[in-house]
Amino acid sequence: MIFEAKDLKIYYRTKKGFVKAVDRISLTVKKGETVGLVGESGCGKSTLGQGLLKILPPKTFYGGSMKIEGEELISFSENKMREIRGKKIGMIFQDPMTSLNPIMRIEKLFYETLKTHEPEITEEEARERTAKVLEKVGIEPERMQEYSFQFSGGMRQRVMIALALVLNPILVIADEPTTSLDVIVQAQIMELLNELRQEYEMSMILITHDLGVVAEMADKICVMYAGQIVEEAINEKIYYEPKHPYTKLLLKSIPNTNIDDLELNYIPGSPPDLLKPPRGCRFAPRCPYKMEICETQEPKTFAVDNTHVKCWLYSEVKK
Ligand SMILES: Nc1ncnc2c1ncn2[C@@H]1O[C@H](COP(=O)(O)OP(=O)(O)OP(=O)(O)O)[C@@H](O)[C@H]1O
Repeated sequence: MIFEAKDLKIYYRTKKGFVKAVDRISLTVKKGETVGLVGESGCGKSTLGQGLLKILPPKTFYGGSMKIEGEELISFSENKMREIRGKKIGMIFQDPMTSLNPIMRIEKLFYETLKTHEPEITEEEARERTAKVLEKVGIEPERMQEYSFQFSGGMRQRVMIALALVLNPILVIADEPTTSLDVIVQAQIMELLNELRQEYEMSMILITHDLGVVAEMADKICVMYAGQIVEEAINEKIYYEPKHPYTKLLLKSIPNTNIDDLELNYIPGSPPDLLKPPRGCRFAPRCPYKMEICETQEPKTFAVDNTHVKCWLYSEVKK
Protein backbone atom coordinates (compact mmCIF):
# COMPACT_ATOMS: atom_id res chain seq x y z
CA MET A 1 0.00 0.00 0.00
CA ILE A 2 1.38 3.42 -0.96
CA PHE A 3 -0.83 5.50 1.28
CA GLU A 4 -3.18 4.62 4.09
CA ALA A 5 -5.25 6.90 6.33
CA LYS A 6 -7.18 5.39 9.23
CA ASP A 7 -9.64 7.27 11.34
CA LEU A 8 -7.85 10.47 10.32
CA LYS A 9 -8.87 13.69 12.02
CA ILE A 10 -7.68 17.14 10.96
CA TYR A 11 -9.19 19.90 13.09
CA TYR A 12 -8.53 23.64 12.85
CA ARG A 13 -8.12 25.27 16.24
CA THR A 14 -10.16 28.49 16.38
CA LYS A 15 -11.32 30.83 19.17
CA LYS A 16 -14.76 29.26 18.95
CA GLY A 17 -13.42 25.69 19.18
CA PHE A 18 -12.32 22.98 16.77
CA VAL A 19 -13.45 23.09 13.14
CA LYS A 20 -13.68 19.39 12.29
CA ALA A 21 -12.72 19.78 8.63
CA VAL A 22 -11.62 16.13 8.28
CA ASP A 23 -13.34 13.85 10.73
CA ARG A 24 -12.44 10.16 11.02
CA ILE A 25 -11.63 9.45 7.42
CA SER A 26 -10.18 6.14 6.19
CA LEU A 27 -8.64 5.97 2.75
CA THR A 28 -6.14 3.82 0.86
CA VAL A 29 -4.16 4.41 -2.32
CA LYS A 30 -2.40 1.50 -4.06
CA LYS A 31 0.57 1.68 -6.41
CA GLY A 32 -0.46 3.22 -9.72
CA GLU A 33 -3.96 3.93 -8.47
CA THR A 34 -5.76 7.25 -8.91
CA VAL A 35 -8.26 8.08 -6.21
CA GLY A 36 -10.74 10.86 -6.95
CA LEU A 37 -11.87 12.91 -3.97
CA VAL A 38 -15.03 14.84 -4.76
CA GLY A 39 -17.51 17.00 -2.92
CA GLU A 40 -18.86 20.53 -2.89
CA SER A 41 -16.99 23.55 -1.58
CA GLY A 42 -16.22 23.46 2.14
CA CYS A 43 -16.47 19.68 2.61
CA GLY A 44 -12.79 19.40 3.59
CA LYS A 45 -11.12 18.24 0.37
CA SER A 46 -8.30 20.79 0.42
CA THR A 47 -7.80 20.34 4.16
CA LEU A 48 -7.24 16.65 3.53
CA GLY A 49 -4.90 17.29 0.57
CA GLN A 50 -2.81 19.85 2.44
CA GLY A 51 -3.08 17.92 5.70
CA LEU A 52 -1.30 14.95 4.12
CA LEU A 53 1.70 17.24 3.66
CA LYS A 54 1.16 18.95 7.02
CA ILE A 55 1.20 22.40 5.45
CA LEU A 56 -1.81 23.67 7.40
CA PRO A 57 -1.61 26.34 10.17
CA PRO A 58 0.87 25.25 12.89
CA LYS A 59 -1.76 24.69 15.58
CA THR A 60 -3.85 22.31 13.49
CA PHE A 61 -4.74 19.09 15.34
CA TYR A 62 -3.98 15.75 13.66
CA GLY A 63 -5.40 12.51 15.03
CA GLY A 64 -5.68 8.90 13.91
CA SER A 65 -3.15 7.72 11.36
CA MET A 66 -1.79 8.58 7.91
CA LYS A 67 1.01 6.49 6.51
CA ILE A 68 3.10 6.80 3.37
CA GLU A 69 4.77 3.47 2.53
CA GLY A 70 4.14 2.42 6.12
CA GLU A 71 5.73 5.54 7.68
CA GLU A 72 3.47 7.40 10.10
CA LEU A 73 3.30 11.07 9.09
CA ILE A 74 1.36 12.24 12.14
CA SER A 75 4.34 11.78 14.44
CA PHE A 76 6.85 13.31 12.00
CA SER A 77 8.58 16.56 12.94
CA GLU A 78 8.60 19.56 10.59
CA ASN A 79 12.18 18.65 9.55
CA LYS A 80 11.19 15.13 8.65
CA MET A 81 8.12 16.41 6.78
CA ARG A 82 10.37 18.63 4.66
CA GLU A 83 12.06 15.46 3.40
CA ILE A 84 8.70 13.94 2.55
CA ARG A 85 7.31 16.97 0.70
CA GLY A 86 8.18 16.87 -2.96
CA LYS A 87 10.31 13.75 -2.65
CA LYS A 88 7.68 11.25 -1.55
CA ILE A 89 4.51 13.28 -1.93
CA GLY A 90 4.31 15.80 -4.77
CA MET A 91 1.62 18.44 -4.93
CA ILE A 92 -0.08 20.21 -7.81
CA PHE A 93 -2.10 23.17 -6.56
CA GLN A 94 -5.07 24.84 -8.16
CA ASP A 95 -3.48 28.19 -8.79
CA PRO A 96 0.02 27.99 -10.28
CA MET A 97 0.22 31.80 -10.43
CA THR A 98 0.49 32.04 -6.67
CA SER A 99 2.44 28.84 -6.08
CA LEU A 100 5.24 29.41 -8.60
CA ASN A 101 7.69 32.09 -7.55
CA PRO A 102 7.26 34.77 -10.27
CA ILE A 103 10.67 36.38 -9.75
CA MET A 104 12.68 33.20 -10.28
CA ARG A 105 13.59 31.81 -13.67
CA ILE A 106 12.08 28.36 -14.27
CA GLU A 107 15.57 26.86 -14.36
CA LYS A 108 16.41 28.25 -10.92
CA LEU A 109 13.05 27.13 -9.54
CA PHE A 110 13.80 23.54 -10.50
CA TYR A 111 17.42 23.77 -9.31
CA GLU A 112 16.32 25.01 -5.87
CA THR A 113 13.73 22.23 -5.60
CA LEU A 114 16.20 19.54 -6.61
CA LYS A 115 18.92 20.91 -4.34
CA THR A 116 16.66 20.78 -1.27
CA HIS A 117 16.44 17.02 -1.61
CA GLU A 118 19.70 16.25 -3.39
CA PRO A 119 22.25 18.75 -1.96
CA GLU A 120 25.07 17.33 -4.10
CA ILE A 121 23.38 17.98 -7.42
CA THR A 122 25.28 20.26 -9.83
CA GLU A 123 23.63 23.01 -11.86
CA GLU A 124 24.44 21.06 -15.00
CA GLU A 125 22.72 17.90 -13.75
CA ALA A 126 19.73 19.91 -12.58
CA ARG A 127 19.46 21.55 -16.00
CA GLU A 128 19.43 18.15 -17.70
CA ARG A 129 16.75 16.80 -15.38
CA THR A 130 14.69 19.97 -15.83
CA ALA A 131 14.94 19.82 -19.64
CA LYS A 132 13.80 16.20 -19.60
CA VAL A 133 10.80 16.76 -17.40
CA LEU A 134 9.76 19.96 -19.22
CA GLU A 135 9.79 18.02 -22.47
CA LYS A 136 7.57 15.39 -20.89
CA VAL A 137 4.93 18.01 -20.12
CA GLY A 138 5.16 19.57 -23.59
CA ILE A 139 7.35 22.62 -22.88
CA GLU A 140 10.44 23.39 -24.95
CA PRO A 141 13.46 23.11 -22.65
CA GLU A 142 14.78 26.51 -23.82
CA ARG A 143 11.89 28.13 -22.03
CA MET A 144 13.51 27.32 -18.68
CA GLN A 145 15.27 30.66 -19.05
CA GLU A 146 11.93 32.44 -18.70
CA TYR A 147 9.92 33.49 -15.65
CA SER A 148 6.56 31.92 -14.79
CA PHE A 149 4.67 35.17 -15.47
CA GLN A 150 5.72 34.87 -19.11
CA PHE A 151 3.68 31.67 -19.47
CA SER A 152 -0.03 31.27 -20.18
CA GLY A 153 -2.27 29.71 -17.50
CA GLY A 154 -2.16 26.27 -19.12
CA MET A 155 1.61 26.41 -19.59
CA ARG A 156 2.10 27.47 -15.97
CA GLN A 157 0.08 24.45 -14.89
CA ARG A 158 2.36 22.28 -17.05
CA VAL A 159 5.40 23.79 -15.28
CA MET A 160 3.74 23.03 -11.96
CA ILE A 161 3.18 19.40 -12.99
CA ALA A 162 6.81 19.13 -14.13
CA LEU A 163 7.95 20.58 -10.80
CA ALA A 164 5.88 17.98 -8.94
CA LEU A 165 7.33 15.18 -11.09
CA VAL A 166 11.00 16.14 -11.15
CA LEU A 167 11.70 14.42 -7.83
CA ASN A 168 9.82 11.26 -8.84
CA PRO A 169 7.36 11.25 -5.94
CA ILE A 170 5.48 8.05 -5.16
CA LEU A 171 2.23 9.90 -4.57
CA VAL A 172 0.98 13.08 -6.23
CA ILE A 173 -1.84 15.15 -4.78
CA ALA A 174 -3.55 17.25 -7.43
CA ASP A 175 -5.94 19.78 -5.89
CA GLU A 176 -8.35 21.19 -8.50
CA PRO A 177 -5.51 21.19 -11.06
CA THR A 178 -7.64 22.65 -13.84
CA THR A 179 -10.10 24.94 -12.08
CA SER A 180 -8.53 28.20 -13.20
CA LEU A 181 -8.26 27.15 -16.87
CA ASP A 182 -10.66 27.33 -19.80
CA VAL A 183 -12.43 24.15 -20.90
CA ILE A 184 -10.13 23.20 -23.78
CA VAL A 185 -6.94 23.72 -21.78
CA GLN A 186 -8.59 21.85 -18.89
CA ALA A 187 -9.05 18.81 -21.12
CA GLN A 188 -5.44 19.01 -22.35
CA ILE A 189 -4.07 19.17 -18.81
CA MET A 190 -6.21 16.25 -17.68
CA GLU A 191 -5.03 14.23 -20.66
CA LEU A 192 -1.44 15.07 -19.84
CA LEU A 193 -1.90 14.01 -16.22
CA ASN A 194 -3.50 10.80 -17.39
CA GLU A 195 -0.58 9.98 -19.70
CA LEU A 196 2.04 10.84 -17.09
CA ARG A 197 0.46 8.82 -14.31
CA GLN A 198 0.50 5.78 -16.57
CA GLU A 199 4.06 6.34 -17.74
CA TYR A 200 5.42 6.98 -14.25
CA GLU A 201 3.14 4.37 -12.61
CA MET A 202 2.28 7.15 -10.27
CA SER A 203 -0.28 7.00 -7.50
CA MET A 204 -2.49 10.04 -7.33
CA ILE A 205 -5.14 11.69 -5.21
CA LEU A 206 -7.18 13.90 -7.50
CA ILE A 207 -9.24 16.48 -5.64
CA THR A 208 -12.13 18.22 -7.37
CA HIS A 209 -15.64 19.54 -6.87
CA ASP A 210 -16.52 18.25 -10.34
CA LEU A 211 -17.48 14.58 -10.73
CA GLY A 212 -17.10 15.00 -14.49
CA VAL A 213 -13.37 15.78 -14.17
CA VAL A 214 -12.48 12.52 -12.42
CA ALA A 215 -14.69 10.31 -14.64
CA GLU A 216 -11.97 9.33 -17.06
CA MET A 217 -9.09 9.03 -14.68
CA ALA A 218 -9.98 7.77 -11.25
CA ASP A 219 -9.90 4.07 -10.43
CA LYS A 220 -11.80 4.74 -7.25
CA ILE A 221 -13.92 7.68 -6.17
CA CYS A 222 -14.46 8.91 -2.63
CA VAL A 223 -17.31 11.33 -2.12
CA MET A 224 -16.77 13.71 0.79
CA TYR A 225 -19.45 15.51 2.71
CA ALA A 226 -18.95 17.71 5.78
CA GLY A 227 -15.51 16.33 6.62
CA GLN A 228 -16.33 12.67 6.05
CA ILE A 229 -16.29 10.13 3.23
CA VAL A 230 -19.92 9.19 2.60
CA GLU A 231 -19.40 6.87 -0.35
CA GLU A 232 -16.42 5.02 -1.79
CA ALA A 233 -16.75 3.03 -4.99
CA ILE A 234 -14.95 2.03 -8.15
CA ASN A 235 -15.29 4.76 -10.73
CA GLU A 236 -17.98 3.40 -13.05
CA LYS A 237 -20.16 2.23 -10.18
CA ILE A 238 -20.50 5.73 -8.80
CA TYR A 239 -21.88 6.93 -12.12
CA TYR A 240 -24.24 4.06 -12.84
CA GLU A 241 -25.24 2.96 -9.38
CA PRO A 242 -24.72 5.83 -6.94
CA LYS A 243 -25.90 4.83 -3.49
CA HIS A 244 -25.67 7.75 -1.09
CA PRO A 245 -28.43 10.37 -1.52
CA TYR A 246 -25.72 13.06 -1.59
CA THR A 247 -23.86 11.31 -4.44
CA LYS A 248 -27.12 11.02 -6.35
CA LEU A 249 -27.76 14.72 -5.98
CA LEU A 250 -24.18 15.57 -6.96
CA LEU A 251 -24.59 13.50 -10.13
CA LYS A 252 -27.96 15.06 -10.81
CA SER A 253 -26.30 18.44 -10.87
CA ILE A 254 -24.08 17.35 -13.81
CA PRO A 255 -25.89 17.89 -17.12
CA ASN A 256 -26.82 14.73 -19.08
CA THR A 257 -26.86 12.21 -16.26
CA ASN A 258 -29.91 10.07 -15.69
CA ILE A 259 -30.57 9.59 -12.06
CA ASP A 260 -34.32 9.28 -12.20
CA ASP A 261 -35.31 8.55 -8.66
CA LEU A 262 -34.73 12.13 -7.54
CA GLU A 263 -36.76 15.05 -8.71
CA LEU A 264 -34.29 17.70 -7.63
CA ASN A 265 -31.39 18.75 -9.77
CA TYR A 266 -29.78 20.94 -7.17
CA ILE A 267 -28.91 20.23 -3.56
CA PRO A 268 -31.16 22.23 -1.25
CA GLY A 269 -29.71 23.99 1.80
CA SER A 270 -26.03 24.28 2.62
CA PRO A 271 -23.40 22.09 4.32
CA PRO A 272 -23.37 22.17 8.14
CA ASP A 273 -21.12 24.28 10.30
CA LEU A 274 -18.11 22.08 11.04
CA LEU A 275 -17.64 23.74 14.43
CA LYS A 276 -20.84 21.97 15.49
CA PRO A 277 -21.76 19.24 13.02
CA PRO A 278 -25.22 17.64 13.40
CA ARG A 279 -25.44 14.80 15.93
CA GLY A 280 -26.75 12.11 13.57
CA CYS A 281 -26.05 12.00 9.84
CA ARG A 282 -24.40 15.21 8.66
CA PHE A 283 -26.42 15.16 5.45
CA ALA A 284 -29.78 14.59 7.19
CA PRO A 285 -30.87 18.27 7.20
CA ARG A 286 -30.69 18.26 3.37
CA CYS A 287 -31.60 14.66 2.61
CA PRO A 288 -34.81 13.81 0.71
CA TYR A 289 -34.77 10.28 2.23
CA LYS A 290 -34.24 11.30 5.84
CA MET A 291 -35.52 8.81 8.49
CA GLU A 292 -35.86 9.21 12.23
CA ILE A 293 -32.61 7.43 13.05
CA CYS A 294 -30.69 9.81 10.76
CA GLU A 295 -31.26 12.72 13.13
CA THR A 296 -29.99 10.98 16.23
CA GLN A 297 -27.35 8.43 15.24
CA GLU A 298 -24.35 8.81 13.00
CA PRO A 299 -24.63 6.24 10.19
CA LYS A 300 -22.23 3.32 10.10
CA THR A 301 -20.44 2.57 6.85
CA PHE A 302 -22.11 -0.34 5.07
CA ALA A 303 -20.57 -2.52 2.36
CA VAL A 304 -23.02 -2.95 -0.49
CA ASP A 305 -21.82 -4.74 -3.64
CA ASN A 306 -18.26 -3.37 -3.65
CA THR A 307 -19.35 0.08 -2.55
CA HIS A 308 -18.93 1.53 0.93
CA VAL A 309 -21.72 3.84 1.90
CA LYS A 310 -22.24 5.79 5.11
CA CYS A 311 -26.02 5.86 5.16
CA TRP A 312 -28.75 4.21 7.26
CA LEU A 313 -30.76 3.39 4.14
CA TYR A 314 -28.39 0.48 3.58
CA SER A 315 -28.47 -1.07 7.05
CA GLU A 316 -31.12 -3.58 5.92
CA VAL A 317 -29.09 -4.62 2.88
CA LYS A 318 -26.19 -5.65 5.05
CA LYS A 319 -28.21 -7.92 7.34
N1 LIG B 1 -7.60 28.08 8.49
C1 LIG B 1 -8.85 27.68 8.79
N2 LIG B 1 -9.35 27.88 10.03
C2 LIG B 1 -10.60 27.47 10.36
N3 LIG B 1 -11.44 26.82 9.51
C3 LIG B 1 -10.98 26.58 8.28
C4 LIG B 1 -9.68 27.00 7.84
N4 LIG B 1 -9.52 26.62 6.54
C5 LIG B 1 -10.67 26.00 6.19
N5 LIG B 1 -11.54 25.97 7.22
C6 LIG B 1 -12.89 25.36 7.23
O1 LIG B 1 -12.72 23.95 7.03
C7 LIG B 1 -13.77 23.42 6.25
C8 LIG B 1 -13.21 22.67 5.06
O2 LIG B 1 -12.58 23.57 4.16
P1 LIG B 1 -11.77 23.12 2.86
O3 LIG B 1 -11.16 24.33 2.25
O4 LIG B 1 -10.89 21.99 3.20
O5 LIG B 1 -12.95 22.58 1.94
P2 LIG B 1 -12.92 22.27 0.38
O6 LIG B 1 -13.86 21.15 0.20
O7 LIG B 1 -11.55 22.08 -0.09
O8 LIG B 1 -13.53 23.59 -0.24
P3 LIG B 1 -13.00 24.43 -1.50
O9 LIG B 1 -13.27 23.56 -2.69
O10 LIG B 1 -13.89 25.65 -1.46
O11 LIG B 1 -11.56 24.71 -1.25
C9 LIG B 1 -14.66 24.60 5.87
O12 LIG B 1 -15.74 24.62 6.79
C10 LIG B 1 -13.77 25.80 6.08
O13 LIG B 1 -14.52 26.94 6.44
